[in-house]
Order: sequence, then C-alpha cells, then structure tokens
Amino acid sequence: MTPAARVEAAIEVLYLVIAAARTNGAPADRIVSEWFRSRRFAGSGDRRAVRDLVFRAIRACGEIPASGRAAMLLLASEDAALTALFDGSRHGPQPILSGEPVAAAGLAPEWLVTALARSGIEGAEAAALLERAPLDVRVNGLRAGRADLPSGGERTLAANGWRYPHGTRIEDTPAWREGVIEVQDTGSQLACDALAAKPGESVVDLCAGGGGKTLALAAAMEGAGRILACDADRGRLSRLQPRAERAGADGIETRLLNPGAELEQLADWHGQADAVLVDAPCSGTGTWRRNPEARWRLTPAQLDRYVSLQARLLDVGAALVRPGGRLVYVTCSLLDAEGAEQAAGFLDRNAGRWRSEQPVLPAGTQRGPGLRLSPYRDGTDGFFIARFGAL
Ligand SMILES: C[S@@+](CC[C@H](N)C(=O)[O-])C[C@H]1O[C@@H](n2cnc3c(N)ncnc32)[C@H](O)[C@@H]1O
Repeated sequence: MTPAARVEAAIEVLYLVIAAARTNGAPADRIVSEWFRSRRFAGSGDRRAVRDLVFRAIRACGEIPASGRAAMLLLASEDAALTALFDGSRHGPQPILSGEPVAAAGLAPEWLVTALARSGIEGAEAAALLERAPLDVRVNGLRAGRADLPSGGERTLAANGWRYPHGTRIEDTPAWREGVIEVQDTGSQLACDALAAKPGESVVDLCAGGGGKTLALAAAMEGAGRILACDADRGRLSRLQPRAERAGADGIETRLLNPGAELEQLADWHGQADAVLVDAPCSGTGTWRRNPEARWRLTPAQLDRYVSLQARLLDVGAALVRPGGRLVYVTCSLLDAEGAEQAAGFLDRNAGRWRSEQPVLPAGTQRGPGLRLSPYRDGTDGFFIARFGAL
C-alpha cells in the first residue's frame, strides 16, 4: 500500500470504529484485525501503519468525531507530512478542502473530564491515561523451568512481572506456548497480590471473566487449594479452562451466574471462603491506554449502572467470606465513584462487621480506604484496590 492508501484505509476503519462506538459494537482492536482479514494484499508494515494511524486518531479526539475523515484531519492539522498525503492519488484520500470539518481535540467528553478532575486526575495524570500501554507479562510459577523467558525484558514492581518492548511477539515464544508466561498488566498483577492467596486456601474470584486474575491466584496458591471462578458472561468464562490448562492450573471450578440470583447460586459457599476477589465490572477509565475509544462509549447513566452493580457484587462477595477472612475489591477505574467512594460505602453499610485493611503493595497512592494505581505515577493501568477483613 502507498503511504496515501494507508491514510485512506485508516479513515475507512475509523468510520467503522465510530459506528461501533455509537451502537455498542466491536472494539477498535477487533475492527482493525477484521478489516485486514479480508484484505490479504496488505503486508505487516501496512497493518502496523494503519493501526497506528487509527489509534492516534482515536486518542486525539476527546468526543466521538463526526466522521473518520474529520478525525484524520485533526491529526493532519498538526502533521505536515500527513497533510501532504491527502493528495487525491489512486487509493489515497481526496485533497483537503478549505473549511472542511475537523474533529475537536480533547481528553474525553466534558462530563468525564469533570468527574476525573473531581477524583484528582487532571493535568499530566489525565494526559497519561492516553499514552501507549507497555507490554507486561507475569511469570507463572506453576510452569517454572519449562522454557526460557523471552530476551529483552526488564523486571517490574510486581514480584513475577517483566516488561517487554512494544512489538515483542510474546505469543510466538516457547515461554508463552508452554504457559511459563501470561500477558498481564503490572497493576492487574498487584491487584491479585492484594488478596495474598495462599496454598491450601479456599478462594472465590467472583468476576473472573476469562481468568486473567484467577490464573495469578492459582499460581500464588501453588496449585494447592480450591478456587471457584464465577462470571455472568458465558463466553468469557468459557475461555478460562483452556487458559488454565496451558498454565498448569488444575482444579479451578467455574460457575456461570445469573445476574440477580448470585447469592442463591452460591449458597454452598456462604461464609466458607478464606478470601474473595471482586474484580467488578466498571467504566474502564484506567484502561484507556488499551481501549481509547471506550471514553466515547461511556455515558453518565452507564456509570450509574456500574456503581450500583459494584455495590451489589461487593455485598455478594462479602457473604461468601468466612469470619476472619478477607475481601478484595478492584476496579480498573480512576473515578472515585467506582473506587474510594464505593469502598467507603461498603464500610458504612457494614460497620462492626468489616474493617479496612490497607493492602501492602510496592506501588500506589492511598485514596480513601484503598490504594490507587495510575499510569502516570505507577506506569500501570489505572486501578483502585481496597482490602477488607471480616470481623
Ligand atoms: C473487570 S471484568 C473481570 C476481568 C477478569 N477478572 C480478569 O482479570 O480478566 C468484570 C467481569 O464481571 C463480570 N460480571 C458482570 N456482572 C456480573 C455478575 N452479576 N456476577 C458475576 N460477574 C459479573 C463481567 O462479565 C466481566 O467479565
């Protein structure tokens, strides 16, 4: 593809990303992959270049842009080399007309910028939410010694964490194939450490999704003990067992939950768990580095729905913990409504039954009764992590 054709391709993909953001469709990453699947003529350099342009444009536009071309014109407005590619050549974008609409630059929709600022995220902290995320992996003790770690990595703050340069093809390495490493953000690894799961314990991962954190808990438990991994999404939960097999994590039981009926479905675990992780569904404001178009999709009403669901799931998780056991609440959000205020609300509802226990982690800043990790301060995805002890 010529450089101009790559720009036109990025504009086409952006139209699809915008439509998907309006209709709650596929994420940008998947749209880019699918677009190339039916265009075999494009080489890996083309893919990289188009993907890069698409994500640069998404990051630059705070609000959902009117069109893919308007988004690309925003990038071109600060990039003379890109402007020159609007040359009307075959497969390239049409020349820029005077007065053509250009998308507005910004961090996020105004209401969200305000909510972040109220939560102490502004200036450089806010700008870092849209930087490119690093590539972190967790070394899986359950498969130790089966293959060497890929070269070129450096240690992170997490006990088993390594960081690799962008573009490292981790999933093509023997270490990944043998289950020796898992791709997992450092913040996510630290969130698991906050639960301090030990061999022989009974642990529930209430919102396990595809099992990213479940596998880290299984490794911390050295494969000894019971883990129940639950989720309300059948598709996500179904991805857990194959991953567990590759990671050598035996004996993880999965349970599909019906929203609203979780407590009844978990009756056999009431008051039984040594530790429960509630990695609750959230706005994902801490993961914009990976999913920058998520900020176009979030509405105040959706945020309210997340906040109510988080409170309910915290109460479900609490019911499963044995006396003296522990509960860890995690969201990948930097909004206080989903973090510090949510944790404080739990303690208020449960005065005399639960106490706050500050997790001891090598990163993070205190925020209310928990810790907050941020891309700017900690170089991780944004997380809120609170730990509670049952009295
Ligand atoms: C932040 S994600 C979990 C990510 C996962 N723990 C990981 O590390 O990969 C939140 C999960 O909560 C699940 N969820 C939503 N409603 C739920 C419910 N009522 N009960 C259990 N899980 C629920 C979602 O399907 C989603 O997978």
